[in-house]
Parts: sequence; structure tokens; C-alpha cells
Amino acid sequence: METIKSVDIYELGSPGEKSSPWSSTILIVKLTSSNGNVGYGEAPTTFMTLPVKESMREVERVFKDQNYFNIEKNMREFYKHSFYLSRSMEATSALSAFEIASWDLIGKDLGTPVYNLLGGEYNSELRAYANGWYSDCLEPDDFVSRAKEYIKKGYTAFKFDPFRNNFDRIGNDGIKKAVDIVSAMRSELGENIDLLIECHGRFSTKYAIKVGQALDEFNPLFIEEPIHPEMELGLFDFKRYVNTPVALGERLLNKEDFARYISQGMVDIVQADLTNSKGILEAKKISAIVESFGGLMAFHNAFGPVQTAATLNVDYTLTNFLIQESFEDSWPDWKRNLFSGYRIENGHFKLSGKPGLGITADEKLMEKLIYDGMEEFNKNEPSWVVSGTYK
Ligand SMILES: O=C(O)C(=O)C[C@H](O)[C@H](O)CO
Ligand SMILES: [Mg+2]
Repeated sequence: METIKSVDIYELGSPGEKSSPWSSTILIVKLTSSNGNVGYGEAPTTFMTLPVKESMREVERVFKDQNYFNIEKNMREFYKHSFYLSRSMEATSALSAFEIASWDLIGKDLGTPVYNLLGGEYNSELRAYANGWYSDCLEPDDFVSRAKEYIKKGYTAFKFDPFRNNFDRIGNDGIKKAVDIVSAMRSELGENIDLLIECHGRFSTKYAIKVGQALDEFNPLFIEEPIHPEMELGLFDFKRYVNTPVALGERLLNKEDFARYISQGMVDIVQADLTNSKGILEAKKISAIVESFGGLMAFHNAFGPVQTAATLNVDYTLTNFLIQESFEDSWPDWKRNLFSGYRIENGHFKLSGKPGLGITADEKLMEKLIYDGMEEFNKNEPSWVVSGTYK
């Protein structure tokens, strides 16, 4: 029986090369097996970097010396010890990293990609949508010209938050500015480009409805987190008055959370983030629950390369896959060069097919990028916005 012999936890970043504010550093766990194989996992950051990094030490106390094939047993064992897991983004994120790394080890031991262990390759091509592409874009022309650059790279879908620094409420002027941006994107880019509206959960219900109704005419593919996540009951009203499909999920922590939202018809397109919601096997369970209600999956993916690779391994196997988020083309070189093993070409993701997650680490670069600290704090711009757009 192979076991987890050693655990290394890395915070990696390069202060000189800016990345998305919420992911200016990344958290990686490296598990070394008793047979010498290594497995990588990733946890999210977003203004909780050091608490997650410390929580990973708690997870290590449960996972160390355990058989990493026993995913369900190791996860349940941690659940028994971590009293607040179901309400703690930090604990769940730390745990997700170890679960992902366990699957990397399992695939490498068996000499097969993780997706072959989850139902096999159902989707041979995974359509991507671009996010992170619109930094410093404020006016309609800024968005359109930047999007055209990404269309040249092959992207056919764009997610963006056109609401500048409106929060909780939004006035007619703010709604008009957002309509002008979305209208320009639609008229300049045409009907074959999908527009995905990101609200970042910034509105209270009444204002979310006003925004959703104003943008319905442009047929967005979805509208994401229209309402503050604590006000989930507002989604019933929102869906009564707005036609655009609702997408959310990056802030939900487990399959039971998703079961509540999808079974009550509060969401159409589920954006679980497997680094926030207990990893790969839970992602398959969430997808199955969503599928049983006719919902679609569009995994949230806003941090680093190990997250992307793990998410793609699940995407490959989904019968209800819709589209996959990508920040890759807005990443700084340090983040892009850390791991190899998947590519994004002509707006579509493709895995290498190598065993495990299918990725290989540049361990020399990892050592150079070791970092310790929280991401920079900008009191004028929340860390969750694409830089230069909260004005
Ligand atoms: O990628 C998305 O959907 C986002 O909402 C980006 C956010 O800033 C990020 O997820 C915060 O963790
Ligand atoms: Mg989002």
C-alpha cells in the first residue's frame, strides 16, 4: 500500500509581474508518495491566502502517512476533525488541494490520466471563455478593441463585469454605462460571440433585477452572481423577472450547497470551483446532481495552472459540460511557465493525456518563486475585480 510520505506547501508569486489581484500568488501542495511519485494540488487565495496556507497544515495532520487512494476515507476523516468545514472557505480550500494532489498521485501510480478514472473522455474539445482580458477597460470602445484582440487568438466567448464601482445599488447612469458596454460588444462582435455578464455578487435583489432586465435584450449566455451571496432567496424573484440564465457557484463549498440551489431552481448554470468545494470527486458528484435537474456545468477557474488541469480532467468526463473559464491569456509569464501539460488553442482547452492531472512542474522555477505574504491591499479597488475597472 502506497502512502503520503511527505507534504510540501508552497506559496508562489513574483511581485514584479502582476497577476489578477485576487490571485497575485498561488498556493500549491506537493505530496510525495512512498514510491517516490509526486502529486500536485492547488488552493485558492482571494484575500485569505495566509489563513488557507495555515489551514493546509491542519489537513496535513490528517492526510500524512495515509493511503492516497482512499479519497472518501481521508476526506471524511478531515470532515470529522474540522468542525466548521461546511462553513469555512479556508478549511475547504485547504482540503481541496490535498484531494486534487491525491488524484494526481493515483493517476501516476496507475499510469493513466485522472479523467480515465472518472468516466473517460466524453468531451474531446472544451470550449473556453476568456476572463481577465479587460483590465483598465472602462468605456465601450475599450472593451470592444480588447475583445477583438482575443478573437484573433480564437476566443468566441467573453466574461466581463461592466458595473465599474457600483455596489449594493446601481443608478440609471450606472445601468446605462453597463448597457452601452454590452450593447457595443454585441453590435460590434456579432451574434456568434457569447457574452457572459459577471456581477461578482455585488447587488441587492431589486437592483440586480433592474440590471438583468436591462441586459436581457443582448442575449447573454448567462448572468453570474447577480445578487449578494447571502441573499440567495432573492434569486427566486430575479428568475421571475429576468430571462437570462443565472450562473453561480464559486462561493459554494460542497455538494449539499449545490443540491439546495439546483433543486430549488435558483441556478441554471453551475460554476463550482473544485479548489473551493472539496476537489475532484466532489466535483463529479456536484455535476451529477446538476445533471439530474437538467443543469449545465461551467466550472469557475480563476487561480492557477494546477486548478485548470484538475478542472479540465473533470470537464472531459461531463455529459452536461457547457464552457470553461480561462484566465490563461492574461496570466504573467511566471504563472504560465510553472507547469506544462495542457494547452489552449483556438479558444479550446486540450490536456496532454499524460498520467495523473497530466501536468509537469518546473521545480527549479517553483523554488525561485517562493513567496510569503498576503496579496497587496488596495483600498480603492476590491481584490476580486479585474484591475483598473472599479472606478
Ligand atoms: O472568475 C470569476 O468568476 C470571478 O469572480 C473572479 C473573482 O475575482 C475571483 O473568483 C475571486 O476569487
Ligand atoms: Mg465570478
